[in-house]
Amino acid sequence: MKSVKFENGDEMPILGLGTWKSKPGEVYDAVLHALKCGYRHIDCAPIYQNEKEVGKALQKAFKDGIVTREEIFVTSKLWNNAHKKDQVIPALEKTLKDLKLDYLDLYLIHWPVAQKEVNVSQPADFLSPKEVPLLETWEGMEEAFHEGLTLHIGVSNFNIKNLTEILDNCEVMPEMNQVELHPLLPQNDLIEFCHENGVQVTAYSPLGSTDRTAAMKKDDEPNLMENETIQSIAKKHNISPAQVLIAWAMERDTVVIPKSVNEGRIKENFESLKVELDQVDLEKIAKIKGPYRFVDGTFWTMEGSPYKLEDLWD
Ligand SMILES: NC(=O)C1=CN([C@@H]2O[C@H](COP(=O)(O)OP(=O)(O)OC[C@H]3O[C@@H](n4cnc5c(N)ncnc54)[C@H](OP(=O)(O)O)[C@@H]3O)[C@@H](O)[C@H]2O)C=CC1
Ligand SMILES: O=C1CO[C@H](CO)[C@@H](O)[C@@H]1O
Repeated sequence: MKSVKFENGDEMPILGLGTWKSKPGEVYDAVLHALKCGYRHIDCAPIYQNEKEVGKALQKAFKDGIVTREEIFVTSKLWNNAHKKDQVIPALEKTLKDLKLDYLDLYLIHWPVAQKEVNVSQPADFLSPKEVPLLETWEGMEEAFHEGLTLHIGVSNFNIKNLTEILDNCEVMPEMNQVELHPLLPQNDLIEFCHENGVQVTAYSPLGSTDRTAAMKKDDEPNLMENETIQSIAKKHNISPAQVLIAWAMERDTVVIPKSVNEGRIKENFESLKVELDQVDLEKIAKIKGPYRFVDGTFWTMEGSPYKLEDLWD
């Protein structure tokens, strides 16, 4: 499979399976089916509350000889409630226990936002950047890397300023920034900055994250897969709109992690690897009017929060 390369020559498969919103009862089959289809990369996080089921599916795949541990690439993420330096390794160990793995391929700081160690998915109980600086969390990530618990470390939802803070002061470089990317939010400057600094980029919500709960959506949210330009390019190549969006992400040398729990769509998305968009397609996509951010981060910036929206995004 096409891949992106890290500084040490390790490769990361350019296409992976997303698992946010994949229910525990569905994600087991989704992961197994994806691995049988040829996927070799799974994107996870403890906040998705399904890592135990992902772990069971991985065990089954190893047992049945579908893949070996070395053949797959598994990413997970440090949640906001474990940003203190001494909380990072225990959080990673819990994820490894749930995924039933000895090591991760990639571990990311999920958000540049710290919360107290309470039962979170609530946007509350924040710790300010003064109380827990990003660099403190990064030092915990470096420790996890040195202990061999993860082969690579990186960040997610980081803007250029946050990344610079780490890049200028770190001992081990962040090798990945996972951010929202699609034609309505191409983030060209951020990608250029990352690539110039040896940081690979992963595109999340590449299909427009249509299955988010109503509470997470604005009333006038656009539907990316129904976009006229995307639909016309799909028609021209006799492929689906989702395949256009996934191929577009890979064309830009960004890793892409579409989520699906549907067998047919998991296969369809995998087949995007064969799609070749031409220059005319790319120019048309570049003209799609944005920006629109689906996962907009407003939940971290409500009244009383030390985090402000203008500090979160470039
Ligand atoms: N780091 C971060 O902060 C974030 C990371 N992520 C990661 O990125 C992944 C992908 O993003 P996500 O927000 O889930 O959304 P996506 O943009 O991947 O969209 C998922 C939706 O698209 C549907 N879908 C999938 N394939 C097709 C297809 N071929 N045709 C039509 N519909 C399709 C899915 O339905 P169905 O399952 O029924 O097929 C689901 O409703 C996440 O799952 C997660 O792993 C996402 C958000 C934030
Ligand atoms: O990856 C993600 C999906 O789930 C979280 C919410 O529960 C988001 O905050 C995050 O960006």
